[in-house]
Amino acid sequence: MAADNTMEISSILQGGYQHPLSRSWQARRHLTKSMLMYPIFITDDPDASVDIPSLPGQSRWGVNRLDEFLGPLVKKGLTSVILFGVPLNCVKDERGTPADDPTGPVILAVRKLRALFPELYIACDVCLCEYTSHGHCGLFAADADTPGTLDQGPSAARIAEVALAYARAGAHCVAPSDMMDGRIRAIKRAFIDAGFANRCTLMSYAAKFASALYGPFRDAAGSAPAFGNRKCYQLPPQAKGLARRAIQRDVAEGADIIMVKPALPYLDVIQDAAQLAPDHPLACYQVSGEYAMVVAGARAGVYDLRVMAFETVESMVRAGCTLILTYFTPQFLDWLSE
Ligand SMILES: NCc1[nH]cc(CCC(=O)O)c1CC(=O)O
Ligand SMILES: [Zn+2]
Ligand SMILES: [Zn+2]
Repeated sequence: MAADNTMEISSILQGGYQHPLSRSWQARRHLTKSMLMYPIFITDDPDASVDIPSLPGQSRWGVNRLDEFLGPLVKKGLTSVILFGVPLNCVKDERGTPADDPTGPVILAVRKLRALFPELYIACDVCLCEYTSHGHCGLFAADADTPGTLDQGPSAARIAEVALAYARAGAHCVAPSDMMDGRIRAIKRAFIDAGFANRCTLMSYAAKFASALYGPFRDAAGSAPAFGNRKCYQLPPQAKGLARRAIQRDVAEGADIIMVKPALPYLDVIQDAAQLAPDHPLACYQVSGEYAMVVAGARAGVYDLRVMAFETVESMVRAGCTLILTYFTPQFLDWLSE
């Protein structure tokens, strides 16, 4: 006789899926290697391989070291990277002139990676903050009444110039992270006019929030603003409506991929984006501070690193992402091979 006959048929839920395989069928979509894009830092010392203390396990690499750095990862199934330039020896100015210097680290790295790994998909972050003397992502209006006012039109035009230079160098994708209004339209226009609209994908950091989680990245890239903050161009964390509008605007302006950033604190925005742009690939960026947080928690004994890394990234997949930018990519390539 069963001990408990009061259980209703409709009460049984998870009990019906006791086998691990049947539990795995609960996922609508599974994390695969091709959903991972690895953010990498390229510096202008060609032989560099320098650890980044705030991002444990990550380094700044020179172009001559890319073969040894990425070769083993490509063998394990790495399909895409996104490049961030870390110029340490250049002269920064108001316009971010070094951003599209043909001898700068990003352009050299794109050419090198195309030659080394013909199958690897190469995206370039496009921004000015790593290259401007003031460390901001756009250009300032010289004649504005309020000092520190960004010049919208010229900023978007300059970003488009840099994006086109990366596309010409061979980037498969450009990803403007500056958050200047109108830059998606400006880049798309420039690509069409130069015959690059069918050669280079435009991934918009559409809903990028002014977050406390970018600290380790700014440290790694040397891109902290010299004064002020980025709150007037990145979205306020509470701004659900503005995020929805930014996603729709960037779709209308010609973005090929929509991104939400950071990822874990903004799963509702990812879900909104999946609903607003259901026919676009949807990316999210598990940013430097999210990565550092997961690593720090594991080191403090709060959880197992691998279990937590999967839980965070699978939450992003569940919310609707098809592409995840994450510093955990090398570890996932191992874990997904087991
Ligand atoms: N345009 C700068 C930029 N591009 C990517 C990141 C953050 C990435 C990360 O934290 O991993 C940032 C930081 C910022 O806006 O200050
Ligand atoms: Zn920037
Ligand atoms: Zn950026």
